[in-house]
Amino acid sequence: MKLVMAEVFNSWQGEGGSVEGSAFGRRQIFVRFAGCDLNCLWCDSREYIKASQVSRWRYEVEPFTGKFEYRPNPAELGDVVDTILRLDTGDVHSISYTGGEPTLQVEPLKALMGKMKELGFDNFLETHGGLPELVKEVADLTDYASVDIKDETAKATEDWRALVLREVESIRILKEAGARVYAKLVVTSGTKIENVRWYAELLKGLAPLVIQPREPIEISQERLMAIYREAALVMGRRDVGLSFQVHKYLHVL
Ligand SMILES: C[S@@+](CC[C@H](N)C(=O)[O-])C[C@H]1O[C@@H](n2cnc3c(N)ncnc32)[C@H](O)[C@@H]1O
Ligand SMILES: Nc1nc2[nH]cc(C(=O)O)c2c(=O)[nH]1
Ligand code: SF4
Ligand SMILES: [Mg+2]
Repeated sequence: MKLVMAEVFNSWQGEGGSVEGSAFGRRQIFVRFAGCDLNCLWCDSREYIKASQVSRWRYEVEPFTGKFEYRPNPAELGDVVDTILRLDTGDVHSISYTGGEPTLQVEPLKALMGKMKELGFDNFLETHGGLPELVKEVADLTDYASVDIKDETAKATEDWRALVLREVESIRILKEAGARVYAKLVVTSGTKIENVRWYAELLKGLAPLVIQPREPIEISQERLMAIYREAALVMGRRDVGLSFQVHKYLHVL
């Protein structure tokens, strides 16, 4: 089975803060899929959005060195499995499937997640959640999931409200399948409090929320705390936290 890969590397999970379901600070092998159907203004993985332009994928030669070698796309699933196993340092908490949008290549994603489970690893799915029918296909294989709620200011797609509702539906599906799930909202200085209230109402009683400032950070601390407070007032104080992209400050992958 073939898939369009972007990169495979070993690092620690730099996002997710301290809410339930987060794997922040856990060592993971990151499997980044090429291709995405959204177009977030601030996407830090822009070079991988158009799958057809990702002619080769890269993999770390030695774990946690940032030294890469390249292979042509599409990748062979067996090669990706071998690459993951070569990067296993024995202390890996879970395998992170990210992108791009991993659920777009649902058949190879499912096969890969199944294989990694068979080999004794936990699966951590990083998704925009906009395609609940695809999320459903891998829900039973997912141990942890970080599902983005795309703020209006991300300008990810035309019908932003419909996207948010689909993302919440994905969270519901993952929860019902028994996964540990949290929602991640990337915020900017333009994020509206009324929108935050709406996301919080949708998530209340369903999954905790982390609020992650867009990098590079431009939002003021005051604004960030106003967003936090609004979400916590709706969802309850236990179910809201902040998340920062710590890997970017530590200059690791
Ligand atoms: C590159 S995305 C890939 C997974 C999936 N497409 C998604 O958006 O959830 C991985 C994570 O990085 C976050 N992210 C990307 N660019 C960012 C930025 N400039 N600042 C903060 N978070 C960012 C996304 O919101 C998402 O949670
Ligand atoms: N260290 C590290 N943590 C991450 N958490 C989410 C990431 C992603 O791009 O999906 C990511 C990433 O690219 N690196
Ligand atoms: S959904 Fe994820 S990969 Fe796609 S553009 Fe947005 S942040 Fe980037
Ligand atoms: Mg990233």
